[in-house]
Amino acid sequence: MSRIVRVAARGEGVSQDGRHVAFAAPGDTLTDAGEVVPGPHRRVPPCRHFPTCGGCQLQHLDDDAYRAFVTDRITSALAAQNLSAPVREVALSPERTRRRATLHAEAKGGRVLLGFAAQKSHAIVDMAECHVLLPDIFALVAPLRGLLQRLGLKRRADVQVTMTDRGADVLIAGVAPEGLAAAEAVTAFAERHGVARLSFDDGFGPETRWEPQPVTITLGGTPVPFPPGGFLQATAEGEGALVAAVREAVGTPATTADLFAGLGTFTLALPGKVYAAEGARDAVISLKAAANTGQRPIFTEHRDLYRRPLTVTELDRFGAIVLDPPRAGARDQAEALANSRAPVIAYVSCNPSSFARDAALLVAGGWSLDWVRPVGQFRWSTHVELAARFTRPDQ
Ligand SMILES: C[S@@+](CC[C@H](N)C(=O)[O-])C[C@H]1O[C@@H](n2cnc3c(N)ncnc32)[C@H](O)[C@@H]1O
Repeated sequence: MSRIVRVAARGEGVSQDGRHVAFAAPGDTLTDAGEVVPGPHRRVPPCRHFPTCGGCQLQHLDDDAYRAFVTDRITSALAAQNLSAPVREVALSPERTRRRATLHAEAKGGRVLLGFAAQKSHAIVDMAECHVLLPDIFALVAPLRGLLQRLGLKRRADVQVTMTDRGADVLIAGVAPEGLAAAEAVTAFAERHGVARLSFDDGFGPETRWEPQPVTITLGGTPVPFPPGGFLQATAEGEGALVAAVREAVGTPATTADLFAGLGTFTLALPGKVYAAEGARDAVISLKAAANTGQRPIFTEHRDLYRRPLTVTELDRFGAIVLDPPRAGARDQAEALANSRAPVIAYVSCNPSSFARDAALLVAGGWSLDWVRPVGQFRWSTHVELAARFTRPDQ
């Protein structure tokens, strides 16, 4: 007999004697024959698609065990780099609050299947319910199936849905409406379901077929033109927790650099002057337009921060640095930051491992990791996010 003591990065339970068991929760008991006896942190998964659907890996955990998993992902990634830090309470997004998702579609046996991909597979789980998506996004699933059917879907398509100020922004890649009947089907679908924008990408970039009013997303109180399929933090609650952590971390500097700025989630929420660097041209154009309209002191730069990270001299001009890189992290930028004299860094990450690797570079350069705020905006998945503050004890 051995107790399940933690959940590993990929979601299996790990017993005291080191065995990995799928769908075991901390507190379960693993018998010598390999059977799992449920313990106090096991709960009945709410969704009929669990565990087939790849959208969730951990619906069998209660919230306490899920929060512990999120925290443990961060502390163990730090420990692997010989680092530790005070880890705050997890900001866990509620059920049914995910405001962006990419679903997959394919035609099979005369029907269109639409949903998330299955765990570790390309097969599509035809979504009949979902406990993570916003109800208004889920409500579009059946009508989208009908639309794809009418468009004569042949190959696999991806459907990206994002909730904006004006309603759902839908971007369909892999099929294009051809002919009058298809065009009419598109308009009828969009009108009937109150879609804010409907675009198609058949390999040559998004082409918008329906957008009665310009689509925006409000960030830091400023409406930002939202490019089709643009990046947004996964839930409004997650965005709120990350923004609050970043604001607390940086305080009130006169000038801040926001690196990997996207549409300006942090740029537009920061006080003082902000320099925003971002690699996606459409995001930079949107942020610049929003800053102009809102008369905000924001300077944008379209810059590839992997090829051309800010130099130490550039970094030293700012009173604070915010960075929020993609999953790969920002090794080269962290190397320059390690040698910079900027007073504070707020590092937002969607990958505890690359964060810990970059944190080790900063700590080796004399920075101290003051705290980490875990953010679970992909509820029940193994995807963990965080915001952290670094300061220089010698300053
Ligand atoms: C995790 S998102 C964060 C966006 C923004 N901070 C937010 O919270 O909405 C990462 C951003 O990095 C940008 N990015 C990816 N590779 C980049 C690169 N090489 N140089 C600059 N920006 C890049 C992406 O376009 C994306 O906007």
